Amino acid sequence: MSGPYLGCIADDFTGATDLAGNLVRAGHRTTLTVGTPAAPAAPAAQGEPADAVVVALKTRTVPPAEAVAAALDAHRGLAGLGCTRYWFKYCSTFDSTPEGNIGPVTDALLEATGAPWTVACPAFPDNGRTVYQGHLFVGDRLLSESGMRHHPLTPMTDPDLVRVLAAQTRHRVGLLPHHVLRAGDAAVRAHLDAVTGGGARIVVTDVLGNDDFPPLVRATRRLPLLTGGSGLALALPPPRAHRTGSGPDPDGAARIDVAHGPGAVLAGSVSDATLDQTAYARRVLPSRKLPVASLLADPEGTVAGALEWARGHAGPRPVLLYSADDREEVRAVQGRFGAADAAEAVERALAACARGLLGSGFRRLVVAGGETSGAVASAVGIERFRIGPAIAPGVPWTAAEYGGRTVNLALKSGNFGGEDLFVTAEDALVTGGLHA
Ligand SMILES: Nc1ncnc2c1ncn2[C@@H]1O[C@H](COP(=O)(O)OP(=O)(O)O)[C@@H](O)[C@H]1O
Ligand SMILES: O=C(O)[C@@H](O)C(=O)COP(=O)(O)O
Repeated sequence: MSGPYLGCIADDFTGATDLAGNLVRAGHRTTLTVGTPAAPAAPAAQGEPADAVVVALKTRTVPPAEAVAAALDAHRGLAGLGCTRYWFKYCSTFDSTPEGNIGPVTDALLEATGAPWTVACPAFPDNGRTVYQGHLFVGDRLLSESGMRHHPLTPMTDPDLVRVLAAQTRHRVGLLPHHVLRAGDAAVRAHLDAVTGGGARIVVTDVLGNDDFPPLVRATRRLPLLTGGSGLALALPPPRAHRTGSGPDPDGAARIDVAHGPGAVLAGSVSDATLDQTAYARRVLPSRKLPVASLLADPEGTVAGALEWARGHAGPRPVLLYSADDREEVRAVQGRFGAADAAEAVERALAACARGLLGSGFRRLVVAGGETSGAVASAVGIERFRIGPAIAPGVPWTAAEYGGRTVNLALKSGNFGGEDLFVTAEDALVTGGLHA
């Protein structure tokens, strides 16, 4: 059995499912593991050997030294599985603190992989993330004017990625501007040679649409390390396409078992999209709020009450547990209790809710938020996910084993998905999964 060729290191769990989902869409047989994988190579869907392994870490907001150590550990594990190419996956909105961790982890992986240079390509046009002249846009707004400026842990207030990254890395940062990217492979090559010859080891890449990815894939095909969001994966051909000349097989790669039983939505993200989705779902689904003040005063009691309520409302529609109604409330809570303590209380509570729900027969969970998803997945102890059909761009359903049974989880990035996502998520599973 041949091993995987592509080893991916994702700095959060929603990002890991996002990347794995796009790799699957491009025809890669992909396995998602939590933390550093152990040999032998994990099988992907249908027991086939994986082309790609995605390792989910929870390192986006930890101190840089910790993020670097975890990424290097994952790299060693992936190298042990036989990977020959690597991908550091971070957020399409470049979520990071002024200290990092995108720069320090990229620096460390450049050394570990021996890559002469790499790209920084956060763009994900299917979700409205584009880069022009090195400036990141979310839809029609600059990053710094989008909801990301209010993020509770990684507020993004500078849209100039060359400047943001230069402050985090010890290497020079260059730019591949859009007019060069579209000027043909020779022009791209000449520009990259000039920029990297001048000392840049990380090149921020403009991307306005999915058509911009193929020239980028061609220009980077010899690099052992890529970094960025999941968009570029859509244009990355699977190794079998080289070996056999066959095209992508996204349907085959995306079939997972569907679990039957009640479902729940756990919303710990307070990003704009999630707040809209929560407001919409509250009008349709049974819902219950976990107020931060109660979680800090009586965490066990608040969680126990929510679980009892959820069991009492289990039915054909998922139940919704959520942590905030609107941004004003989050601001007030952070002012009163501190952002870090409030965040930790919510993460712990939703993780405990997930454990309690799965332990009492719930079989499908939609979890909103990257940090939240990391807390949930770690708490329930699931170590391996199979990737299934997508609910929305970047949000695949997954299947995993819990207590000897299949459960389905969708880890939704805070800002992904339409307003009705919590209400309609199960449709994608029912129509796109395998029914036992
Ligand atoms: N009401 C609230 N007040 C303060 N922080 C909150 C509240 N609700 C959730 N949080 C925290 O906000 C953070 C959101 O981050 P995350 O889960 O990564 O979402 P996103 O994917 O939108 O970035 C989490 O740490 C979560 O615990
Ligand atoms: O690239 C993206 O936008 C996502 O894959 C991602 O990383 C999401 O992070 P959260 O918004 O914190 O869920």
